[in-house]
Amino acid sequence: MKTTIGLASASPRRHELLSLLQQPFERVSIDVDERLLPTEAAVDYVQRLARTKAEAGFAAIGGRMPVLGADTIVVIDNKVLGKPVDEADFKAMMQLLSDKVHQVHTAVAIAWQGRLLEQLVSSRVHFAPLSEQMIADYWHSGEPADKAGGYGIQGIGGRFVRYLEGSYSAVVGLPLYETDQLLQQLEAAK
Ligand SMILES: Cc1cn([C@H]2C[C@H](O)[C@@H](COP(=O)(O)OP(=O)(O)OP(=O)(O)O)O2)c(=O)[nH]c1=O
Repeated sequence: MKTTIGLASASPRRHELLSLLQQPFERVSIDVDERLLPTEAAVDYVQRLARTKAEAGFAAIGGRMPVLGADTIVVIDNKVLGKPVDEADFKAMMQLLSDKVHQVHTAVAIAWQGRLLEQLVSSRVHFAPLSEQMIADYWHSGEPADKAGGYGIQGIGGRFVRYLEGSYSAVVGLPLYETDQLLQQLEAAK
């Protein structure tokens, strides 16, 4: 029988993706500071957040079971795009992404008894040219608000993606192959 793990995530996408791995899990509530540190590189930032979420979750449940945390960021021209705070912020993001290639980094970490199992998955997403009308319509769909970079490849935002180099599930929020590998390492280590 597989070990039940904690999932330190409020993201419905991460819940669905972890379910696809047929992994028994329980949701763990955490509250972490997600701010980028001055001079911190994007890949260091996303990995630190995944690790911090996993460790905070492990502490929150008193170390009863391993806890998985993940984080996704969108990066273009060395700028990290988080979730849009308002429509103006969203429009600025879409103008940056329009007709360009950006990176999506997703980090996964599992904390268990002082140990950490970690993986970073980086993908490149080629965006179509976006008109002002397309951007305005997309904002009013309600989809962009809780998504890093302001779009969801798995939803309406999928129509903006011309080409993906990398992992689709990682862009959505949890890389299935790499997470499965981490869970197998965890089972072997227990
Ligand atoms: C780029 C992209 C992001 N996203 C989502 C994945 C993440 O849920 C979100 C990035 O924000 P995160 O801060 O990684 O995660 P979250 O706040 O939603 O959830 P939690 O910290 O509780 O685990 O953006 C998509 O759903 N589709 C996409 O194509």
